[in-house]
Amino acid sequence: MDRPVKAIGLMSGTSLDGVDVALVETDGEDVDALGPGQTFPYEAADRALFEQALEAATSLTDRTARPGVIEEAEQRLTERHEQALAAFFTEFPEHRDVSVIGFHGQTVLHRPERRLTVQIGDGPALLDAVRAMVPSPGPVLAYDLRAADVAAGGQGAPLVPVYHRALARRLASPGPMLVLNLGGVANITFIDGERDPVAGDTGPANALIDDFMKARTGTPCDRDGAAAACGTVDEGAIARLLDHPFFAKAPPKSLDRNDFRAWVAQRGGLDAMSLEDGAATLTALTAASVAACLPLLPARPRLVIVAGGGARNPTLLAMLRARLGIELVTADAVGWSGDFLEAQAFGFLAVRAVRGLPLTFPTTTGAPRPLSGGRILCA
Ligand SMILES: Nc1ncnc2c1ncn2[C@@H]1O[C@H](COP(=O)(O)OP(=O)(O)OP(=O)(O)O)[C@@H](O)[C@H]1O
Ligand SMILES: CC(=O)N[C@H]1[C@@H]2OC[C@@H](O2)[C@@H](O)[C@@H]1O[C@H](C)C(=O)O
Repeated sequence: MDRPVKAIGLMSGTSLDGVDVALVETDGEDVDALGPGQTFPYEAADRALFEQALEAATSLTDRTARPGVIEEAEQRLTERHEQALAAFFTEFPEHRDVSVIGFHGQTVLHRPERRLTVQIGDGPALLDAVRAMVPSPGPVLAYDLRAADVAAGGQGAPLVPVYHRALARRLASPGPMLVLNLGGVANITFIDGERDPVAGDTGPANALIDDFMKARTGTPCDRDGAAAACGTVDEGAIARLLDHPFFAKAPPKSLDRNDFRAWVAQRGGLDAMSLEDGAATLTALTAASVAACLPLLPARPRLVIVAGGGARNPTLLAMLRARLGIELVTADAVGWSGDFLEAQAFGFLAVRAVRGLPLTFPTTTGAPRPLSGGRILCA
């Protein structure tokens, strides 16, 4: 087996909140050590530009095209990643000897049914900038990690499950368990020993809540679930919203950030609800859509480990506990990092990509066979 190397993962997720940078030491199979992580939040103007790029991307048919605002967004995003890495290396100069960098970029469109997934982020420009920050020869950079899977007919997401399985190996009793990531979109990984993990997106996590809060109050999220905690869930709305074919489909399955926007506008009845009831109902929708996935899994998990920004929302965690009826703990409680798990995963996935190991499996993305991927740039 190849020796472990230092890898840095860079993640900009669907919630558009910032760049996460995290370090792992790994051979691409096991995780030897978890290093530091840092978040570099986007400014409001960056976020507005990325939101415009998401809107503009809905009409893309070519994943390499960068018309108008999308090109501007790609340059800004790459610049923000360069700044994030520079700040990370200033804080942790001992990690300038990193061997591999995994650059996720920002998903602006995800339509796997049309074999189309678009992540903006200029790999060559980022690597050029990195070379000026580190001693020669500098790291290998892997990016565009979803493309090969989608081209082969897979969902192209989620990619993190193989990392979840590597982390699960470090736990005392891995048993059938579920890792639940609550970012903009929610995704799960069902792990049962060394079998290929079973995975998929389950529905919205925070994106709809964030959009609702922004429209009603101008704030970016329902901080600590405070509004939802004071509201009453409209169970009729939950039933109407769950009556969508996506929720009945067994994993693997994946979503675009904005897939349920129109559905909720049509069926949610949120306009007639108070701020608190609307927030409570959307928070319950996230919990209920995770619960709807349980009967579609190979077995009932004994433990749920929750990561992502939603793990900081106690109202959402309480609703999940009530609707799942399974012991639920946060990633931090088991010694993982809820905030940096995805960034670490992209460092781990980049090492796998460089070593030609599979990133995706028939059970995680519906790929026809285990597939590696990513574009690899050498220093
Ligand atoms: N204290 C908090 N209270 C409530 N919600 C929170 C809190 N902290 C973070 N969040 C939510 O978590 C979101 C960010 O989560 P995260 O960083 O995991 O998302 P992401 O990685 O961008 O998304 P994805 O995993 O879908 O790509 C925020 O948009 C916000 O809605
Ligand atoms: C297309 C895309 O970027 N999907 C993201 C998104 O955010 C969460 C969920 O939807 C997940 O499927 C995926 O990200 C994680 C990191 C993944 O691929 O595992």
